[in-house]
Amino acid sequence: MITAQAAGKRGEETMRRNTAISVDGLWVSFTTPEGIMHPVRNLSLEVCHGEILAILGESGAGKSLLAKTFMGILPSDAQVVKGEVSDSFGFEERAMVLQDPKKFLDPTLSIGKQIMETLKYSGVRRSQRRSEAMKLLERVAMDDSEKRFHQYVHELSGGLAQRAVMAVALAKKPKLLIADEPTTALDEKNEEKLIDLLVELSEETALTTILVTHNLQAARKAAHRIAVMYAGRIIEIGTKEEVLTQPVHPYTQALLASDQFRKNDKGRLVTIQGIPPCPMNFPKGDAFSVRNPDALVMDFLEEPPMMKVSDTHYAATWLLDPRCKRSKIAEGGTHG
Ligand SMILES: Nc1ncnc2c1ncn2[C@@H]1O[C@H](COP(=O)(O)OP(=O)(O)OP(=O)(O)O)[C@@H](O)[C@H]1O
Repeated sequence: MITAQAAGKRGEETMRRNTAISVDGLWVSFTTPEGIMHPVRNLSLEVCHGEILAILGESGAGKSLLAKTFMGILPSDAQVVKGEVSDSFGFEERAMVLQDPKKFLDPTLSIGKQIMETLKYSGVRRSQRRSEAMKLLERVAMDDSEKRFHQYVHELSGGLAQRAVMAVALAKKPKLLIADEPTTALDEKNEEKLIDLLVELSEETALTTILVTHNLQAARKAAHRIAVMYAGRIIEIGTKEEVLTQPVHPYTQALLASDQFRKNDKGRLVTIQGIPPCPMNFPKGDAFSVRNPDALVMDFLEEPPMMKVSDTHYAATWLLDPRCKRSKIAEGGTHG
């Protein structure tokens, strides 16, 4: 079990290492019959080798599109219209675990065969492939791995398929792992095991991991740093401790508060008031302002730039600008 303090130390160490991915002013757009939309907007980010970066945010924030940009697998109707993504990974050094695991498994091959095929391309000798495949199944917490080895995707539950995809992904011996909601179909025990595995891999093999998730517990346990996305932008980024214990952006605060509430009172589903904005029509200014009861006048007028909280902690909120007075917009006032 890793303590928060140890993980924090590890986070700082990790950040001192080399940059693995650099994103500079990235815009991703879709042309739809209704017009052009920009679900990822002017996004800049650096990820270090061996780091686990969790990307948190509600549905539609642009998390998956960002992750797909890292893999070079944007949908055919999406375009990078501005900005740059550079990284130090070859195509074969990347692996991705996507939200719908069953889509990514070959229905004509047993799980074991699929892992062994991947091991072949990773240069593992024929005589070692079976035992390595079994080890991988065990590592991804597949009980009864001998049975799973021979099963086909249609015989697996969502949770087992998710872990099978993870085993195939790890058979690639990747240096970069993009894990998009890898724990959604898992129960609490298996979620914990998978998260432990990500942490172990980051320590043992310096695997760089982008963990896209709605799941705050997963981010809390696994991540070195957390980036919070809202309306296509990163609105706060910092070490796990900074974001979780000293959140600055009102959206991050609301996200954490809603999660806290859910934990304390499991019977009630508490979410942030209002709905996330549509990328076709993001609100002017700070896109969260229309859902923020404490929004400043300035929030409705101009988009806040990323501002420094500490060397490792940044947030895009006018609350950090000394010129901005907290002048709450009058009830019923116009929302820019
Ligand atoms: N192929 C597409 N065509 C048009 N719009 C798309 C397409 N793919 C994604 N979008 C839109 O881009 C926005 C961001 O999508 P994305 O999948 O990145 O969100 P997300 O933060 O990962 O959400 P979720 O957690 O629900 O997966 C959404 O509004 C989505 O509707």
